[in-house]
Amino acid sequence: MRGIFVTGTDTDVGKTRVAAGLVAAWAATGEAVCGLKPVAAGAEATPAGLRNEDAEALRAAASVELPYEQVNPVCLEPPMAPHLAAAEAGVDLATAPLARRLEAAVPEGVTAVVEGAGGWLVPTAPGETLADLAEALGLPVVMVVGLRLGCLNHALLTAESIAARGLPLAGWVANHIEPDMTAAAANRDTLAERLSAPLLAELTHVPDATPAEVVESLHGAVSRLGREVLA
Ligand SMILES: Nc1ncnc2c1ncn2[C@@H]1O[C@H](COP(=O)(O)OP(=O)(O)OP(=O)(O)O)[C@@H](O)[C@H]1O
Ligand SMILES: C[C@H](N)[C@H](N)CCCCCC(=O)O
Ligand SMILES: [Mg+2]
Repeated sequence: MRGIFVTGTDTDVGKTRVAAGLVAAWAATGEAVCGLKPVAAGAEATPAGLRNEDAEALRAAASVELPYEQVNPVCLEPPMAPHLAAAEAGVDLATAPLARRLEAAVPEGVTAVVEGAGGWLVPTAPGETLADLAEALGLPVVMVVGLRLGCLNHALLTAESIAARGLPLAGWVANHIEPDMTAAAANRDTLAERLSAPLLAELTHVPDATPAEVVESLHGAVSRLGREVLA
C-alpha cells in the first residue's frame, strides 16, 4: 500500500484533524487519495448502519470515493478501548485479515492516509496492537503530538517503539490542543531536538477550524511527505 499511517501520542490529540487535513491537502494537489480508519470505537446507529465520525471526516476529504465499509471495516458502537468493544460485539480484530481487506480496498495508484485509534500500542486481537497493523501495511508513520503536559514522554516512547519495529517515522506534527499550555513552544523545541524525524507542521489552537484552515497549515507537510515518502 502507498501512503502513511497516522498515529498520535494519545487519544484525542488531533489525529483525525491532521489525517483528514492531509487527505484534503493532497487531494487539492491533484493526487488520488483516500483516508482509512481500520478500527473505530465510538459510532452512531444510522439507517445505513453504524457510522464513526473520524471515518466520515476522512471520506469527506478524499478525492477517491470508497464505500463506507471499505474506509472503516471495523466500526464498534461504544467509545472505549477497541479490543473491549470488539469482544462485546464478538468481532475479530486480527491483523492479517484486516490488512488484506484494507489493501484490497485501495485501488492501484491511490495514496491512503490510515488513521489509527488512540495511541500507537492500542490493543487489537489477543497479543496484537495497532502497531502490528501499521507494520503489516508497511507504511511510514506520521506522529501527531498533542501538546500538553506529559506529551514529551508519550512522544519519545512512541518514536522509540516505531523505530524498534523498523518502521520509518516520516515526521511529526505539533498540535496545540490546549489554548494556554505553559511553555508550549519550548516543549515543541525539546521534541524537535530529540526526535530525529522532521517537524512537518504546527497547528495552532483553533477550536472550530474550517477544513480550509487545516489544509492551509498542512501544505508544507504534504509537499515534504510527497517528495520523501511517496516519491
Ligand atoms: N489544534 C487544535 N485546536 C483546537 N482543537 C483541536 C485542535 N486539534 C484537535 N482539536 C480538537 O480536539 C478534539 C480531538 O481531536 P481529534 O478528533 O482529531 O483527535 P483524535 O486523536 O483523532 O482522537 P481519536 O483517538 O478519538 O481518534 C476534537 O474536538 C478536535 O476538534
Ligand atoms: C474512544 C476513543 N475516542 C478512541 N476511539 C479509542 C481510544 C482507545 C484508547 C485505549 C487506551 O490506550 O487506553
Ligand atoms: Mg480520530
